[in-house]
Amino acid sequence: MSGPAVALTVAGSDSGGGAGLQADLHTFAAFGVHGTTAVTAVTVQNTVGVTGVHEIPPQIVADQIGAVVEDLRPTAVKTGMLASAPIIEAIGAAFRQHGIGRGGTIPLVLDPVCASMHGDPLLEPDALDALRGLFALATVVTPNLDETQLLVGTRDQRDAARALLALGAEHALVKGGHGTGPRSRDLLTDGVTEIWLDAERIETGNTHGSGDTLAAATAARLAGGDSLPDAVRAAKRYVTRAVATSYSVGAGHGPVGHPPADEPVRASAAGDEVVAARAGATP
Ligand SMILES: Nc1ncnc2c1ncn2[C@@H]1O[C@H](COP(=O)(O)OP(=O)(O)O)[C@@H](O)[C@H]1O
Ligand SMILES: Cc1ncc(COP(=O)(O)OP(=O)(O)O)c(N)n1
Repeated sequence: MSGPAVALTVAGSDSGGGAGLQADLHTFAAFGVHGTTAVTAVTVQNTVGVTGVHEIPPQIVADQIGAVVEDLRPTAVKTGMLASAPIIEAIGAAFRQHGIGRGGTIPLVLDPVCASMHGDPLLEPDALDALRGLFALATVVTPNLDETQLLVGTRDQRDAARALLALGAEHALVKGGHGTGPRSRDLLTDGVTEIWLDAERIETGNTHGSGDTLAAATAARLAGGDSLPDAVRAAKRYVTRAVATSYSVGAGHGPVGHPPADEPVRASAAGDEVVAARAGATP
């Protein structure tokens, strides 16, 4: 089989086009990866904030995942806004059924989105336990410090990573990027090895979609067969360029840019070969 690698994002729609599945699709395209979607919620959103959320029925979310996996055979999956506990439970069941995440053959990048950069909620408050329950499937979980505070009760990057791994994630990528220091330092660890991903902090208010872009770029590289640390390193280089090419649009926080990736995914790394190699089978 030839053609581009395929990745799936399970995420909400941002009508303003800066974050959510729109940012994920821009990112997949920048890496030369064919992007597919399972929509969890439609948000009424612009650069100023979120004024409405319409959730998709849980079974329809699960059916989108099944339809994509059975036909297009993604070789990596990313999650973003998951909205509610019933939706998360339906997604967990679909992931187990289709071999997505730990114990399966398709790696899972889990971005535990809880709120927008303006503080508007993107996850129902009673869904935190369900979200924590999904971590046991994650190849990597990618919270920012507001999310670690909510999910594991600390803003310390090392302590948070330890707690996330204890919940079952294979790797934790704890982002430190929202602070005010001169560097943007994220911690990637599997509990044995620590990798600090360090980049200059770019002075801009236009960082809408940065978290989605980092997670989607990781999924794009995984879809092409990268190891998890290599995928995260490439994604960090990409998101730094994305922030550097951010722009103003609308009255509020503008989006990051999505320039063509310096390290695109090779077309020949698609589908069957990647799955077979991960499963230890002869393609
Ligand atoms: N101003 C910035 N300059 C450089 N990198 C940034 C900047 N803001 C965020 N990042 C990086 O973007 C990625 C996403 O981080 P963050 O914005 O904290 O995620 P989220 O959108 O989930 O809150 C991280 O790697 C972070 O270090
Ligand atoms: C629909 C939707 N999904 C996710 C987000 C959050 O995007 P993210 O890149 O994690 O963070 P901010 O850009 O909000 O800092 C969203 N706003 N909408």
